[in-house]
Parts: sequence; structure tokens; C-alpha cells
Amino acid sequence: MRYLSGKEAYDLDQQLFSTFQYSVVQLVELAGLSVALCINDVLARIGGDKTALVLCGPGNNGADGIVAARHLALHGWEVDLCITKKSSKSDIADSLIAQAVSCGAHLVDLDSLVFGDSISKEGSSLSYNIIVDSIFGFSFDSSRPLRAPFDLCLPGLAKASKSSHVVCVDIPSGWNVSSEKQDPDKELIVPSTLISLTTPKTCALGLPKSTFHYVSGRFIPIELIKRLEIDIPYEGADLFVKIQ
Ligand SMILES: NC(=O)C1=CN([C@@H]2O[C@H](COP(=O)(O)OP(=O)(O)OC[C@H]3O[C@@H](n4cnc5c(N)ncnc54)[C@H](O)[C@@H]3O)[C@@H](O)[C@H]2O)[C@@H](O)CC1
Repeated sequence: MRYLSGKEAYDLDQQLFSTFQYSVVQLVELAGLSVALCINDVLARIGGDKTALVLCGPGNNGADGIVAARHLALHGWEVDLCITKKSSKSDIADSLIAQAVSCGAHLVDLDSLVFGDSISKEGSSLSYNIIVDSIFGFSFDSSRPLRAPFDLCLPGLAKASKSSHVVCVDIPSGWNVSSEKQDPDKELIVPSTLISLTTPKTCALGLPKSTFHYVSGRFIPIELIKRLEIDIPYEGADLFVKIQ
């Protein structure tokens, strides 16, 4: 299995857009759908109810989460969708959010969430069976200081991840993407599940042994699969594979 650095993952992304002429909307749709399918597989393993909080960030990782929220809602989940911060550059987020809401996802404000051993909505004691971390992906720069709202919500999510099932999309938000070891002085998310998109990134080498690790995002052209030696052991027509 090939593990990519953040830079290699970014270059792969750019080639998909330029040489191979994929659009962002196509890729986030395929990525988000496969994330939702993985989460259904997680539920079959851990049990519990079909309740999820999907926390989304400003980039394409966040867009994957919005699409996943829509598909989960269509799969019968009670989904709360929280857009932690919208990018001023993003022209696709608004339509993806509208689609998710029209399919049954409920929008919640970050300010209305209470972070503790789990995450709940203000005034409610109900917690979520699954929390989806779709805040940052491979473009996260761990050398930059976190600003609001991430200075509060990432440590809050990290704390909750010790007792709640947190599913991270592509990268556990806040982790150094290109490093096998994370800074022990930082309070970081402990993923119960990681869904690596296209192929795992270097940071996935430092996952706890108990973490479920899926690979999904089955849209890499044959030429790139061969050149980058991205050999994912998918079976038949499956859109994801569990590798740990
Ligand atoms: N080629 C691929 O493999 C695909 C990648 N996709 C997704 O796209 C993601 C990458 O998306 P993007 O490149 O848009 O980037 P991200 O979604 O990882 O994050 C970009 C955003 O994070 C902010 N940011 C970075 N470091 C920060 C810090 N220290 N503090 C606060 N904000 C910070 C940036 O300003 C930017 O707004 C992947 O991880 C994956 O989830 C999928 O959408 C589809 C295809």
C-alpha cells in the first residue's frame, strides 16, 4: 500500500483536475458517497442508532463531509450538519449544503454544540453515535497556529474522541499529514475510524492498532494507479475496502 505525503496528495489532486479533467463537484460527490458507505459499514460493526454529527471545514475535505451528510440522510440517518467555517472562495459549498438539507440533514451552528466527553446540542442530553470529522484534509498546515473557531472546536473534538466514535475523513484534523508521529504535546483527535481517500497519507502509519482504517475514493485513472503504484485491494465493484 502506498502512503503519500501531503505534497504528493496535493499533486495527485491537481493532476486529477488538470490532466484528467475531473471537476471538483465530481470528485467530492464520489468521495462523499464512499464515505457514507464506509460509515454504514462502521455502524454494522459497532451497533447503535443511526445518529451522526458531521463537522465540516472550509476546503474540499469539508465538501466531502457535506456530500456524505446528504447520502447518510438518504440512507435513513438522523444527521446534524455543522459548517464550522465557510471558505470565502468556495462556490460549491452553498449548493452542496442546500442539497444536503433538502435530503433531510439538519443544519446546526457550531455555537450550539456542547463539547465534552461527547458532543451534544445545547439543551439536549442526546449524544451522537458517530461524529464525522471532515474539518481538514491533506492541505492542513500543522505549523500554522489555529485560529477561531478551530482553536476551540479541534481540542473539543479531540477530547470527545477519547469516548465517542469519531470517523475522520482522509486525515484526522489537526494531525501533521506528512509525519508518521504526531506531537505528543498537542491534544489531538484519536480516530476510531479513518477513511483514507484514494490512498492513505503518511500520518496513517501512526494510527492506533484499534482504529478501523478504510480506503475509498475509487476514481484514480489507470495511468496514475500504475505510475504512483497506488494498488488498493478493492473487491469486485466495492467502493471501499477495510484494511485494518
Ligand atoms: N484528489 C483527491 O484525493 C481528492 C481529495 N478530496 C478531498 O480534498 C481534501 C483536500 O482539500 P483542500 O486542498 O481543499 O484542503 P483541506 O480541506 O484539507 O483544507 C483547506 C483549508 O484549510 C485551511 N487551513 C490549512 N491549515 C490551517 C490551519 N493551520 N489553521 C486553519 N486553517 C487551515 C486552509 O486555509 C483552507 O481553507 C482531501 O483531504 C480530501 O478530503 C476529495 O474532495 C476528492 C478528491
